[in-house]
Amino acid sequence: MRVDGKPLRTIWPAADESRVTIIDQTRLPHEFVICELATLGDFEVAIREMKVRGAPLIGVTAAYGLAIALRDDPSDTGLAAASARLLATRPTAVNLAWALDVMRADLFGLPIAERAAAAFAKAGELADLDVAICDAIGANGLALIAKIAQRKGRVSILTHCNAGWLCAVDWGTATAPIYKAQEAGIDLHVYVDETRPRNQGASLTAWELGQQGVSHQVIVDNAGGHIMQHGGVDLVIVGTDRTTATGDVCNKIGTYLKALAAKDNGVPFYVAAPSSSIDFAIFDGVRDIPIEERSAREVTHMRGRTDDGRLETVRIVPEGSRVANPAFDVTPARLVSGLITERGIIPARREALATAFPERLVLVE
Ligand SMILES: CSC[C@H]1O[C@H](OP(=O)(O)O)[C@H](O)[C@@H]1O
Repeated sequence: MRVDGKPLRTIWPAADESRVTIIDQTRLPHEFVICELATLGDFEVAIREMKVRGAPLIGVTAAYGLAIALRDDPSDTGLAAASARLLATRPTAVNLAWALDVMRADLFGLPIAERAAAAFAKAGELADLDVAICDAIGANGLALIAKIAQRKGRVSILTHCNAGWLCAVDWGTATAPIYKAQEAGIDLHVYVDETRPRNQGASLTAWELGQQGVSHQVIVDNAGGHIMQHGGVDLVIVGTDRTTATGDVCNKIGTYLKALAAKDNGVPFYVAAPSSSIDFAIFDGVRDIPIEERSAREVTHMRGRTDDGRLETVRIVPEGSRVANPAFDVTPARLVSGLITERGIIPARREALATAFPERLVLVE
C-alpha cells in the first residue's frame, strides 16, 4: 500500500539478510515508527507485544525470525528451539504454525551450512506469496462489492479489528476487496469498529483507510448492530486468525457478536480467509481453537494523545476491579455467508474447503 504516497510493505529484509524492518504498529496512529529486528529475541518481543500483528504478518515475521536465528545456530536442535520459541509467542493465529511448518519442511533436509541463507530466501517467498494471496482475495471480494454497487450505487461495508494492509505484507485480507473496489471507482463507505481493547480498528484501520483515501467512520463496537438494524450496512467483511476445516471462524473478540447482528438483520457476513489461516486439522472451532488471554492492562488502560500533543496512557478501570481479556472468539460456520479465499468465494463448509484446497487435507484418526 502507500504511506504518504510512497509504496510500502509492512515488513522488508535488509540486503545483507542480517535483519528485517517493520512498522511498529503499537505507535500508530499518532506516530509512524519503523524498527529493525536483528535477533530471535527481537522477533519474539515484536510478535508478543504486537508491534507486528495480524495472522498473515505474524506468520511471515516468524519465518524471517527463524532465518535470523539460524545464522547463530543452524543445527537441528537450533532449528527446533527457535521454531518453538517463535510458536510460543501467540497461540491463536494458525499462520504462525503454518509458516514455521513450511519453513522446517524446507530446511530439515538441507546441509546445515546452507540453512540460514535458504531460510531467508524462503521467508521472502512466503512474504511474496502473502502479497499474491491477498491480491487474489481482493479480486475475488471485488466481485461481491461490485454486485451490490450495481444494485444500489454506494456500498456500505462494516469491518472489525484490523484485517487490513497492516495485518499482512500488503493489501490486507478484509480490506483487499475494499482497496480493489476503490481502484475500480466504486462508491463505498466503511464503518470501522473501534475494536476494544487494543483499538485495532480505531487506531490502525482508520489510519490505513485515511492514508488510502477511503471514506470511513469509526464506530464504537456496540453500534454495529444498531447501524445494521437501520439498513446502514450492505456487507460485513472481517478477517480470520484461524478458520477450521468445517468453516468455523476464529477472529478478534467481538466478531461473533457482529455475525449474530448480521444474521438477525439479513446482512451478508463474509470472511476474508487466506489459506494460510485455515487449519485443516480441526473441525470444531469453539472446542479446538486456543483463545489467547491477554493482559489486564490492555483493558484497564488506554493510550492516546492529549489535545496539546502529549502521548499518555491513562487508567480507565478502578484498581480493585479484576479483568478478563480473551482476545478472540469463534463465529460458527452457520453464521458465515462465505469465505473469500485466494481461490474464489466458497461456502463455509467442509466439502467446499476440501474441494478448494485438496492439497491441504490431513488424515485425522
Ligand atoms: C486476518 S489477520 C487480522 C486479524 O488479526 C487480528 O488479531 P491481532 O490484532 O490480535 O493480531 C484480528 O483478529 C484480525 O482480524
